[in-house]
Amino acid sequence: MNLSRLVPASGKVRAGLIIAIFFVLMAVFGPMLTSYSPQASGTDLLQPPSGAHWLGTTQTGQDVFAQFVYGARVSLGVGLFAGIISQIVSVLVGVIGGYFRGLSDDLLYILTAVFLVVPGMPLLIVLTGYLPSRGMISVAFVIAITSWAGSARVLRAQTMSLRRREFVEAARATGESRTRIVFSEIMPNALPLIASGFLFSVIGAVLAEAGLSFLGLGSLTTTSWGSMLYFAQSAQAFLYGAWWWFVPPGLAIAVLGAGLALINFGIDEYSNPRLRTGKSRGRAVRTGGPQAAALSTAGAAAVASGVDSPGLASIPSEDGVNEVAGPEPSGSAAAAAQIRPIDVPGAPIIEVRNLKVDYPSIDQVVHAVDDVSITLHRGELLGLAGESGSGKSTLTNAITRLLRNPAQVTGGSITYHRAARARPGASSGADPGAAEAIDLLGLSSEELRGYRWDEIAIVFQSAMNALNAVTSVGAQFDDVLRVHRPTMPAREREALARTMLEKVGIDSDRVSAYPHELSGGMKQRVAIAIALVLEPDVIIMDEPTTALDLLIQREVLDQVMALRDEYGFAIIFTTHDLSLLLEVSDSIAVMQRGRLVEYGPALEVYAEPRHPYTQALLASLADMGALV
Ligand SMILES: Nc1ncnc2c1ncn2[C@@H]1O[C@H](COP(=O)(O)OP(=O)(O)OP(=O)(O)O)[C@@H](O)[C@H]1O
Repeated sequence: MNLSRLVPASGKVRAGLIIAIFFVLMAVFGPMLTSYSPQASGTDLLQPPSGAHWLGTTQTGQDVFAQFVYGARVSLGVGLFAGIISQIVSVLVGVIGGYFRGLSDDLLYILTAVFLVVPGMPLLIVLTGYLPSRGMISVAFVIAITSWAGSARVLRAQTMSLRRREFVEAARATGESRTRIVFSEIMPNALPLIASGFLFSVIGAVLAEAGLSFLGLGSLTTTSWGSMLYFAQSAQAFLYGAWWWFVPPGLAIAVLGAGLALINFGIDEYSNPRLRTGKSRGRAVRTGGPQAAALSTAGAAAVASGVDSPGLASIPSEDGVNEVAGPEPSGSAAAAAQIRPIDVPGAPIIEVRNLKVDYPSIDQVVHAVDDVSITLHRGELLGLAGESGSGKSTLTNAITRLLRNPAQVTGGSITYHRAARARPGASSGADPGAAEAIDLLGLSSEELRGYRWDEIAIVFQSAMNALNAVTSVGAQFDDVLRVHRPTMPAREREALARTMLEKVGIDSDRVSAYPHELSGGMKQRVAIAIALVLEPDVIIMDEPTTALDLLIQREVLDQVMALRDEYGFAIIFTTHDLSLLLEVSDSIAVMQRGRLVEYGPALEVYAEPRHPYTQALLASLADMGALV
């Protein structure tokens, strides 16, 4: 077994574990390092740290180091005991209530609400006041029963969400008992929440014990970090400058709390693999410094029609970690890229030059887009084809600057040629045909806001998920219009929404409908209408019809083509379906493992595919009878 795999990758988690282990070792072995009893008084009164008393002495001559290490046992013991009890109660109440529902859930929910409403510390003080004996176990118990409610509420919500998931339905269908479903299906999925709730309970309990002891409500015959603070405060240690008395316990509580909070990052990483990106984590924007900037300028200057700009060297990855781009292409993919000039009437609107986008993780780098150059012209429909994982979405996300962490643009440029007419405030004397070249990768977030949707709109892969389920269609048009046309009156916004709905073949009265009241095809049309509402120059369509049946797919596509004729926008259309692309596109770009393997006019690619991968794709389509 490789022990290094057990060491967490994140530095924060490692730091947290070191802190927690240090305090646990101190609590276990610390008392063996001192010959003093924590309660025994001596003759050296209020002495600063020395060889005889490592952390000095108290006003009655007690050894502070002995108190500190014995106190660690008590404080950590109370924290762990209260944390365990509190978490057991949270799990029982949250998971049982959330899974079984019904009367038991109602009663448990009311109980949880009561404990949540009553402020924790006052309740703790009142309950502790009624304790017959203030031993540490009874104090820990009171802390536990006043602190379970928050975590129980979160677990209940998580359980209610999990019980409707397919894997739980499947377990039910296979006849698993309810208890087994709770323990083997629900609980493992809720484990990160339970673990994180436990750590917070421990921190909360250590703090609560310190707070109670500091107020004189804890067990004052037992030494804990809280009781040390209480006695230091009573003896006015601060006024006497006896920092050695109150700093160690105060600092220990703070550092232990920070350590446990850092461990929580590890739990987040475990439950959310997106966070496991190690040192490579960074913003999804261009890296590469001056070299990339130089490329950007060179790329912007090269207004060629879809051919790689000669002389633009690719930028090597800077990470120095193992690099992968999937299995190294053999045979077909190793062949040279087949690039033909595109001959369409419009001027270039988006130029991607030698673009490289990587996804670094702890031990590898995925080259999702590797040295890709394409040009989209005004009014052109550029079809982007390729197998799953070939980098199509990464490429379109780079164009819309919607790359998610840990994506890094490591080279190349994306230039957008913005028409003068599209610029609000452009001088009336401006040449309407002139375009402004914008380095998309260099735009600030503020500049991006104006450019997205106004200039480039997006129709996402699944309109079912892209539309907000709880707001009406009209409100979703409003969301876009309020941001981009803030001065437009409400009545005009509604009229525009109605017009756009009619343009995509939906009755304008459906403006007040909610997404669940629409069919899949209608939802996709609504998404297209929302994308069109600001009359952008480019629409990115990422598999817009994949979820629809063939007949509806065809209707939606016909509608898109008709709208393109009316509005003249350019489209980048992404799909796995090469036969569909051949039918509708002006030009086609075929990607494989992040690289562009064939690019050219659709008819030429169809009639004379040059790259072995495209040839194989077309041959398989012909075999299936998908090509005419
Ligand atoms: N967030 C991410 N973290 C790490 N790797 C990623 C991430 N997103 C995508 N990738 C990797 O980048 C490569 C390209 O993925 P991308 O989603 O761009 O492909 P695609 O062609 O759009 O696939 P599909 O057609 O299935 O949507 C794949 O190898 C994928 O595993």
